[in-house]
Amino acid sequence: MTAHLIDGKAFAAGLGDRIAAGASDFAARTGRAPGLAVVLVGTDPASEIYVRSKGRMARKLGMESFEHRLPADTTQEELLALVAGLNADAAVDGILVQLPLPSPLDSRAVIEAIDPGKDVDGLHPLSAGHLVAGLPGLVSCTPLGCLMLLRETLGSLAGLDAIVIGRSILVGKPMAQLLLAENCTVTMAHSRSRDLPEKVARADIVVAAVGQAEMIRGEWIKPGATVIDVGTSRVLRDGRTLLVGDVDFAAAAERARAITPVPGGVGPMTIMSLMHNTLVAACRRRGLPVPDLDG
Ligand SMILES: Nc1nc2c(c(=O)[nH]1)N[C@@H](CN(C=O)c1ccc(C(=O)N[C@@H](CCC(=O)O)C(=O)O)cc1)CN2
Repeated sequence: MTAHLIDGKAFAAGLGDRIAAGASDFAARTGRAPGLAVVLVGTDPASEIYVRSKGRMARKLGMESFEHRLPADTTQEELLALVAGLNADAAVDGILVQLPLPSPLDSRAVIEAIDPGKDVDGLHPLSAGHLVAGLPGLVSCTPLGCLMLLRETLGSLAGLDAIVIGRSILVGKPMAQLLLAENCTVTMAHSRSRDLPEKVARADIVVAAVGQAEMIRGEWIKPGATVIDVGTSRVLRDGRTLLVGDVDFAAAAERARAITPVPGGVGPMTIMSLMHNTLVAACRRRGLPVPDLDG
């Protein structure tokens, strides 16, 4: 392997220290800690783990964590009523509804019900619109984390060719907008794109968020490219369950200049970006300056 490993866990830990200092300063000024409300509907095991991690991290960094666990048969009306209550709660600065929601709940309508000022997941249409328009707003956690890792690894991204593979509202679409704002030339691709190997081979930056285990082959990667792997799929290999990304890591690491591992790359940044957004939302809501959280 020749690529530099982009250590998301270590970067997230450093960012966490700065967020904790910001949260402590916020508490000293306002008499209360920044508050994060996380809503989990149902008992999806992975979502349970993520929600627990979010609550634990919020408390570790000196924030108030409000966890709301609802049964899988919660109605749309009950969920919307909870969101309305959180919107009105002065102690809550950020609201996150863990996705995916159990069927038949309508996640779009729930996201649209969140006060955009508390939309720490950056998924409200107003947050997405602000990103496209280049206005300040809250940015979806995983793409924000990817961008921080890219800046840390490459410095300026201006003029670089980037490809984002995947077009979800959670990752692909906001990621492409963030890269455009950094003056990259961005190609948006997806599972049905034609000639994907050729498109990937032209990119200085590859962000793989397509949700298919090891779909991006190592030989597609341009020598010297930087690879950010958002995927997390569990696969059975030699009788063992392994967590793998959307990129064939071993082969890609022979060609790339830098690459994120799975686990330990983008994942830890998703949770830390949520903490970042909660502090930012808290400061904005109280009219306080947002601390400089860059390293
Ligand atoms: N409302 C939201 N729902 C979901 C989001 C989100 O950003 N907002 N993202 C994902 C899940 N997610 C956080 O919610 C998340 C996924 C993965 C990780 C992580 O740290 N992964 C580890 C591996 C963990 C493992 O062993 O399974 C890693 O990559 O190192 C954190 C958060 C979907 N839902």
